[in-house]
Amino acid sequence: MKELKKLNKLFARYKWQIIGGVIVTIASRILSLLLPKYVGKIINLLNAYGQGERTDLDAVESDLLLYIAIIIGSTLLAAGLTFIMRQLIIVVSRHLEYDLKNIIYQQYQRLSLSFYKQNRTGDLMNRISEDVSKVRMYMGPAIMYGINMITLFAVIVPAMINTAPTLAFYTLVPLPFLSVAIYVVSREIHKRSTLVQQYLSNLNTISQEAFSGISVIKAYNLAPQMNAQFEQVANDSKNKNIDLARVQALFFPLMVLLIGLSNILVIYIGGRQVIAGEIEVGTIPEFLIYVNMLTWPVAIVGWVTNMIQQAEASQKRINQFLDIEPQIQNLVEETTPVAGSIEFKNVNLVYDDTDIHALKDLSFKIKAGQTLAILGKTGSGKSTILELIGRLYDVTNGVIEIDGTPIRDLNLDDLRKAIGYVPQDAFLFSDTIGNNIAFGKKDASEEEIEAAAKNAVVHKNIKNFTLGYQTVLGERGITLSGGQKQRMSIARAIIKTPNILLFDDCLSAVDTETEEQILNNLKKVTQDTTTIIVSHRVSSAKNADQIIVLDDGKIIESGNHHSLLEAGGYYADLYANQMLEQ
Ligand SMILES: Nc1ncnc2c1ncn2[C@@H]1O[C@H](COP(=O)(O)OP(=O)(O)OP(=O)(O)O)[C@@H](O)[C@H]1O
Repeated sequence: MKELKKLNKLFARYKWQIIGGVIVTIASRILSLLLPKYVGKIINLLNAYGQGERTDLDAVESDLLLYIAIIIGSTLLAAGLTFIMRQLIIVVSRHLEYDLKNIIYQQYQRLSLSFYKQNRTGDLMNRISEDVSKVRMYMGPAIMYGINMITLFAVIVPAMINTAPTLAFYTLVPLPFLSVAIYVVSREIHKRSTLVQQYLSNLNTISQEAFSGISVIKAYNLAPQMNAQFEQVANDSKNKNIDLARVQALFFPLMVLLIGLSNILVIYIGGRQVIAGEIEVGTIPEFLIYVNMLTWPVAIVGWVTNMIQQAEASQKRINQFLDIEPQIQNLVEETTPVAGSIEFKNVNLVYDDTDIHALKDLSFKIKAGQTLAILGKTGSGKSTILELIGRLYDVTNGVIEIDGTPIRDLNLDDLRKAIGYVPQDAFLFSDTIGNNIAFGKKDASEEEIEAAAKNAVVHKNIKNFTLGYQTVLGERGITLSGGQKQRMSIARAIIKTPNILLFDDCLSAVDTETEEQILNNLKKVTQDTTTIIVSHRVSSAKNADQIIVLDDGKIIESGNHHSLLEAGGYYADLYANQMLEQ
């Protein structure tokens, strides 16, 4: 229960509903006790009349009616209270589930990029859905049935002992066995259903991957292999389901068997006691009802124990994520405006997970409003520089200064607000084109959205869609071409009018003519903006105030277009090659 303790704070939010639920449960259980008591009384009454001990038929009939009325009244009232109990406790568990999901989601949002590199999306999804629903079973049903069971026992067992102690003993003896048996069966059910879940998630992963890569599958004619792979996993999944069904089928027969055993004991021992004159005949039906009232809660002990164990395991997995402190922390509360000059001083970055030394003693400087272009082979560390400026990672050593202040001493929100970042892999949400562009600036007007799209040279494309800016994009914006996606992503960055613009190879999928147009537009709208352009093309870099060429995390050349051409190194070769290609 150590892990589940973390939920106590959440429970405290709903303490009145929970206390109300407990009181109502106790009241309803006490009321339900009247049924067996009065059934016993009716049998004794009829027996007395049959034996000639009571002869006044009118009095017997009126007693009978009174007893029946008490049974009906108490049962209706108990049912009403049970309804209220469920309303209170199950409804609270839904609120708690909602709260817990929000807490986890907010924590996911806080966590740094490195966390997402280390954990699989499926796992993140599972903890917020599967695990939370297991914990809800503890917060609602397990607690409700637990309280129900305890009060029922506290009420019925003394009543039984009070009425007939010997019979009570024999009736109660099989119940612990029932409880253990149900526990064993439900543990087995849990084991097998976990396997079923695993196979189901394999099946989902395979299908999801197949749908995402459908064009590759078709182009390589891989459909038969994919079908065979799916069939194999689906077959395994079916077998696991059959295994589960087999054990599940045991559950009810087992209960019926043990209830039957208790009933027979009541009739046999009770019958002998009636013959011996130790108890009244009405005690037998009274006890039969007690047994049936107790069986479900007893069976549930095993089930509830299992639910709590599963919730404990799930909460442990949830706590693992909740207890992680984000690697990137905002260390500054006060606002720190960002103008845009950037300096790297002997910056090194080693990625924790791969130990790749991506940047080695890197130093360079850009004044606010200037443009820097970064070129270099793939994997030389270009994107890493941009990620460090946005503090998606912290440097391993060295310092990055913005406006002369170390980046860690800037308010993280202010820093990120000052940056417009266009990643290499343009990501668009399943929303309208207009909203995707306005994502960078929530209160953007239609005119501003259009102006940004015009500057990113994508306005005409958007206008060609029947619904224009209202066109809804599919998952990952699949209805758009690569170049269109990149330009939308540029529009999203420039609409913010940030002080620092970071372009990560985001013109790679547009033709050189459009590239030229975009760069010209950018020059106009980003005159005072510090701009860093990462590219493989000289055409994107040539007009920059400063150009650096990276190789294996180090600067191998720096200067401007002319000085680098004169130097006759990597840049000059690249220029010559790319001029030839045109
Ligand atoms: N999140 C990460 N975790 C671990 N290693 C990484 C991570 N991102 C990049 N790397 C590694 O760091 C090195 C530099 O990568 P980076 O993406 O900065 O190169 P790049 O110059 O932008 O390459 P490209 O031109 O292909 O985009 C590469 O060896 C890469 O494998």
